[in-house]
Amino acid sequence: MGVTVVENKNEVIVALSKLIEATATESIERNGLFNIGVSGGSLVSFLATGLTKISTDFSKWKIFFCDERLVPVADPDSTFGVYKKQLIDTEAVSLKEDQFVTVKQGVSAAEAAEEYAAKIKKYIPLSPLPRFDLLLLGMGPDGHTCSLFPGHALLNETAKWVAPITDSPKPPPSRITLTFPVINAARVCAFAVSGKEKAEMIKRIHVDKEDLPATRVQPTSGNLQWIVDKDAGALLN
Ligand SMILES: O=C(O)[C@H](O)[C@@H](O)[C@H](O)[C@H](O)COP(=O)(O)O
Repeated sequence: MGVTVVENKNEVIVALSKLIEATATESIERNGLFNIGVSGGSLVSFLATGLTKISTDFSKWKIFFCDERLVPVADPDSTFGVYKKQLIDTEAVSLKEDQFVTVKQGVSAAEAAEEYAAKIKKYIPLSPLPRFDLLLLGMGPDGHTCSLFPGHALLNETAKWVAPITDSPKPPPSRITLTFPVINAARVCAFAVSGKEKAEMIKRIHVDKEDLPATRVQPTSGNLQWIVDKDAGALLN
């Protein structure tokens, strides 16, 4: 597993953007499309800056959510809502709303999860699990990734590709999330982490190798990249 430590948050964005550009180019050459999964949190602002600097055919991108909060799109907690504000139809990034595969709202978490799994089945090549070209993941200060939280039963979900969660310790409580079998089937999984408040958790994952949700991201035949800045990587050596 590669951990790349760069100088600061801007350099995290630069390194992440290069990885996205290279993966998109390779995927479009191979398959004519680029299937990418995105997370919420600090990643959105990294992408809002970083995607303006890459060279790619955005019309070939299909964008999925690694996890989503079950709130109306207009709610400030909606991850799609934040992407919509920051990335769709902006002057610098020509992504269109219909390139985002969104999560059905106004239904139970179980129904939303099932419906999203069906959408994934429709678009993503199966081998036999859906194989995303790239998943962009966040790591919370408690070591969670997607909406997979420490000690939660969903960490051991093996049957569902997309699971409902109604007791998320990070609000809002109702969400859906990709599960580990699908995450680890991806061609590339990447974490981009910045800030000293993440340093302790980066150490627990990479030095102590504690069994935390983010530690369990181990692509079975894909590539794993951690891009961290010096603040987040301060306790690595
Ligand atoms: O819905 C969410 O809460 C996010 O999608 C979540 O999975 C995020 O990636 C992590 O919480 C890290 O967030 P930060 O990068 O803001 O710490």
